[in-house]
Amino acid sequence: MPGGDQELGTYYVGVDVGTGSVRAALVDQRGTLLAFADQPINQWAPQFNHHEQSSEDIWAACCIVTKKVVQGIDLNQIRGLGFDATCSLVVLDKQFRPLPVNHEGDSHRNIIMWLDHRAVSQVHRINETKHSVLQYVGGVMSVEMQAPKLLWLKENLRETCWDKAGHFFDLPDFLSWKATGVTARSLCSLVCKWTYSAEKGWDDSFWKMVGLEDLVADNYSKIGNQVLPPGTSLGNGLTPEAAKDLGLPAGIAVAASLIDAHAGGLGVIGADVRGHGLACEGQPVTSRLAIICGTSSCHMGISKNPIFVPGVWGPYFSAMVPGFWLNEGGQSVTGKLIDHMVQGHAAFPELQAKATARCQSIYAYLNSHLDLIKKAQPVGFLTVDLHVWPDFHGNRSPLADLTLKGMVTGLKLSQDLDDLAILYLATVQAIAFGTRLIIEAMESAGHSISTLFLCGGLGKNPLFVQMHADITGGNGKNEQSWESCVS
Ligand SMILES: Nc1ncnc2c1ncn2[C@@H]1O[C@H](COP(=O)(O)OP(=O)(O)O)[C@@H](O)[C@H]1O
Ligand SMILES: O=C(CO)[C@H](O)[C@H](O)COP(=O)(O)O
Repeated sequence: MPGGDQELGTYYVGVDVGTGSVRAALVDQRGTLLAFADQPINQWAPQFNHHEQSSEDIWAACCIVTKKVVQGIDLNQIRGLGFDATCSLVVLDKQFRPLPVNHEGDSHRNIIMWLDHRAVSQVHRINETKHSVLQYVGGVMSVEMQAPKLLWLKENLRETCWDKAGHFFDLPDFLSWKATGVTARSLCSLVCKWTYSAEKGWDDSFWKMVGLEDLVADNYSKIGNQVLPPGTSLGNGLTPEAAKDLGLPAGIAVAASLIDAHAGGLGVIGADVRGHGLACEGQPVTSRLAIICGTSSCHMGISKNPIFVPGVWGPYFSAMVPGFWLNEGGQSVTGKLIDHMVQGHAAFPELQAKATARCQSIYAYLNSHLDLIKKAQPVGFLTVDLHVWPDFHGNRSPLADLTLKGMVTGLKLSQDLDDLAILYLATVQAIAFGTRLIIEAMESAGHSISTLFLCGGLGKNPLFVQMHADITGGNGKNEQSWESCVS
């Protein structure tokens, strides 16, 4: 519950929609966290590489967590509300009702999630055009972006979805519309996922060349023709209907939103580091790399001038920090990969039972188990003959190859808890080596990075943070996990 100088203060509510859950935070005017709540959200995978969610389910979760964090405070002291969310594609009809994005015709499932890889053929054809907008996504468009998904809907669900669609939103923009009734899109979403240029706007020739010329109609009304910088106050603020849903006063300011990784990046990249002995102290903010590590990891580096890094998304102007260019490296599955490896192992039930008996998370238990079995050696040496290639869901950066698959070498016949712990360690190390490859690609292209700032669910894992420090060349002092970030 909030405390301290609450009578004097004002409050702000931030809602963060990740892949697996929705989180709300109540903060005061200094940004101090006063209350926090989270709520899981549903995902459907009706077939391989298809991942769907429901905008109604997500909105309901936003309402639950928001009501929880404002319990017991004077609602009249709340000054503003902001959303961030994954860059998933929400589809609504002309009356703003959900439309199905699946062959089953289930309109409850009206979101194609960011990690959905159904549009493989579509993204190949888009990349074959070699259109100039592709220069601003690392040279190769990802199957996780919106244009290939839109083309998939047009080619596969013409009657049930495409022809009826009135509005295609990035999830962060859907949430700000739901709260305010304003259909303006955030510059963050449109630049990073939809090929919009902060300087030149939409490029008609791209949409025409890829077979989505219908979206150019009515001045791009279906995908956004009013574009605002993140943080801009929207319309007349919170509508009475949304206010009732969320348990907040009508009319409070609602900000144009951000993609979740960008909110996390913005939250940590400008941190005050004085007194921590970090290499970036007194150096420009461009020497920092924010890594937002949840289901996926996103590597956010900024620069004064555009830097073109092959296989790394961007450069995106003003999409995260106003006035700066952003490069966004990424690994499509990191937390999800660790969970997959651990939960799929034969010794997982034993791990769960032992962790529960000690009231620990499975990861805290595994970390202490590794400490136990490493004996006098550094923990990293436990994997001298076990190696993982982490691209189980393709490689987002820097290889930009969605066809890559995962690999494990050095397997033995035993399947006990020691094996599980070592496989977990090798997976974490493989992810950290992936980060190192991304940093090397960014540095070869002109970035100069001295300090990593980690946040997100994996930031709670000291082994994950330490392996990133060791493997990217730090000494464990120059990297720090900033858990205050809500992403
Ligand atoms: N206490 C913890 N210790 C270690 N890892 C954790 C812990 N809690 C969550 N994680 C990891 O973080 C990941 C989820 O991070 P989160 O930021 O919540 O994801 P998202 O924003 O994508 O929903 C999980 O996949 C899990 O691997
Ligand atoms: O593509 C992304 C940002 O550009 C993110 O990977 C995506 O939004 C999922 O984020 P998270 O792993 O935090 O759920």
